[in-house]
Amino acid sequence: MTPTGTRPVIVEAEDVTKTFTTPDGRALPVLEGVGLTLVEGEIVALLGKSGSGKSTLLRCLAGLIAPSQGTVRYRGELLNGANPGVAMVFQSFALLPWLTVQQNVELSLQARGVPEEERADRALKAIDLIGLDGFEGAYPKELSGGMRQRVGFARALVVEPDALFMDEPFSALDVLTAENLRGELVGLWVGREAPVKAILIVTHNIEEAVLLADRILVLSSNPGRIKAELHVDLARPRDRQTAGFEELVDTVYGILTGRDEPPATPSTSERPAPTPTPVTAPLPDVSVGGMAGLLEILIARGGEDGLAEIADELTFEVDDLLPLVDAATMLGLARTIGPRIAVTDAGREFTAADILTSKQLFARYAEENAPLVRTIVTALGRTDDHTLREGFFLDLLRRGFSAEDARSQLETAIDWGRYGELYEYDRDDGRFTLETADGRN
Ligand SMILES: Nc1ncnc2c1ncn2[C@@H]1O[C@H](COP(=O)(O)OP(=O)(O)OP(=O)(O)O)[C@@H](O)[C@H]1O
Repeated sequence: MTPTGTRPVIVEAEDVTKTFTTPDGRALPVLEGVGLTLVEGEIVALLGKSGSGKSTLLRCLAGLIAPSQGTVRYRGELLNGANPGVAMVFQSFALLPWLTVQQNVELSLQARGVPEEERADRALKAIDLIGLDGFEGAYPKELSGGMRQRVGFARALVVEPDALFMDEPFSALDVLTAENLRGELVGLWVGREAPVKAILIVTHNIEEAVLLADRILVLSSNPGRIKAELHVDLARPRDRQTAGFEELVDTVYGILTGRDEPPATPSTSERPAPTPTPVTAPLPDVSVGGMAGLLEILIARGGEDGLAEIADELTFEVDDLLPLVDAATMLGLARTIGPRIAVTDAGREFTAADILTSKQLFARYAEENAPLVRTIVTALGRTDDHTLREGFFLDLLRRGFSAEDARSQLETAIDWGRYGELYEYDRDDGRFTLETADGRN
């Protein structure tokens, strides 16, 4: 994805593919054919669902890991190791607890070979810029989360990098602190006080992307490809309550969930949608109760409403609702129409039913529409005693997920399958057993 105009290019990725090897030697494709250009004067947001490969792409661009295929260039030069023009801010702050604020900030300069006599001066300036004046001698444990992340920013900015890379920098902070810090960052950027020429931020938060970025690149999942590019022309500082802002959030939401046409041509050829499998259509990490709650809220609102409106009223962000919406639509209990969501007839029937009927309905929808649940039911039906160890499913899942994500997929399938009384799961010996109530056994 390339921006329009002729501003100097800082970082350029071409056809980047990254495949990890899992501990048991399997290939895990995470990125495929990603092209991206970061030019001077812009803030770019990389947006995608959890596991879509955003952090992996950022780390490839920062030179922290090498792509399996494709190239990354900094100012035209092929990267061969850490990108010299980039400084990073991490979600976890990544401060050294035994060093003071100033020492933590100076460490970046030391790592870049800045002479000792220059370090203190530059560190103090960066600390001042980021609003930590007076805390130079404090240790990280004495600081709040917001202040620790300010140290994270100071440590990145002190080296005056060409590009500032941020990986979910606000997601470990409480809502208010995060909003303050975002505002201050925008202030520094607009006032040209931040000594950087471009910013790349990884986020799964749509509103954060619209609030900060000039361009939003939306990554698809499994594997991650850039599926859309949006230019954000709203004046800064941006107001979440304006119609323009909400409209853009809605548009991005539609693209992220794959139900709106992207406004830009994807950088790589999109393939026709294959039949969903447990790997290509992962189960959203939500409970049956959560889904039922969303349907009830929708029905109370006349059966259909805008995602942004529902989120607003519940004082959630749209992103918080995404997994619930994904799950309800996967099962056919709701459908999305652009940025709106509507209950389907199946969803109404499920919500109105008594507990026994709702379990039976859920079982049917899950078996028909949730690939992993279907796989488990089918596999259990193929064995003589209708039982299987969890290892069988975990092994299958690990062809497409990390060990942690495979476990989380299985846990969701356990929850859904149990609710629908499709199968039982014995945690003591990790064994699935097909339920007999419906005559399967
Ligand atoms: N070093 C690694 N070895 C094996 N698998 C990895 C490695 N790093 C990441 N992965 C896997 O690659 C996939 C993408 O991970 P990545 O962290 O890039 O996604 P993300 O979009 O940033 O997700 P999130 O928003 O949850 O942080 C995940 O399945 C993750 O488990």
